[in-house]
Amino acid sequence: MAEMDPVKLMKQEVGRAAAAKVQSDTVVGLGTGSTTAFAIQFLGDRLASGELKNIKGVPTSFQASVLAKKYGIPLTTLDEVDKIDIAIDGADEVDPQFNLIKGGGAAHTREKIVDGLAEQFIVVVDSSKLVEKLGSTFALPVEVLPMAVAPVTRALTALGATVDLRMGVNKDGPVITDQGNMVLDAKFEAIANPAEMEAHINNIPGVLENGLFVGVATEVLVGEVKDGQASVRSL
Ligand SMILES: O=C[C@H](O)[C@H](O)[C@H](O)COP(=O)(O)O
Repeated sequence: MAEMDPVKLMKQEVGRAAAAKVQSDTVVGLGTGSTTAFAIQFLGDRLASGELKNIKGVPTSFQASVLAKKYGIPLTTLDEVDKIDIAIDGADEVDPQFNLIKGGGAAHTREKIVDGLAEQFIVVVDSSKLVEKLGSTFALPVEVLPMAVAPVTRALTALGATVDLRMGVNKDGPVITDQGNMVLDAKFEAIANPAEMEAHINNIPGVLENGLFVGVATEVLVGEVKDGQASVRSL
């Protein structure tokens, strides 16, 4: 049998470890992305086997709701529940203080709402996502109303970023978010003060939300692989 790609293996194992932490009779925030997709799949497996009972998922994106339906996880909305017990979500960068950059899949706006409401927010990443300073490898995603793309681009450039309008893959033109907006990817050298930058960018007229998650994560699980063997550790 062909060996699994090591990055996929790390994502699978960290997704499994996070899904194992979910308990029966809870409301679960369902994140977006390729790592969380494994967690959603394993949650479905646990429900199907009867090991886990009576959970409800709050999806952070169209992708998450499609996967939840595929794997038999009942869904609910923030109108119907007054708390989220646990959320599982991926990240594009994680710093030693558990601050994150998210939004590689353009889902950070809903993710910030759901993950931020969760009593326990478990981040699932492979080891390539760990950085000393946020912004050092990944451009910061900023969701913008379409009519404000030009002024927000200028404002982010004035803050020192190199800015690109995110373009679709297998679709001509820009990426359109689940909310009908566009995404600017703002590449900074490194972000010295993530909390200040998060607030500052969200204050630019036309910005809906940026991908800095400061002080939101309660636990970070990291998937690693050595000699084809995957393992998971807490940061
Ligand atoms: O918008 C997407 C999300 O923030 C994802 O959780 C993030 O991009 C990580 O995705 P992946 O697990 O596919 O690397």
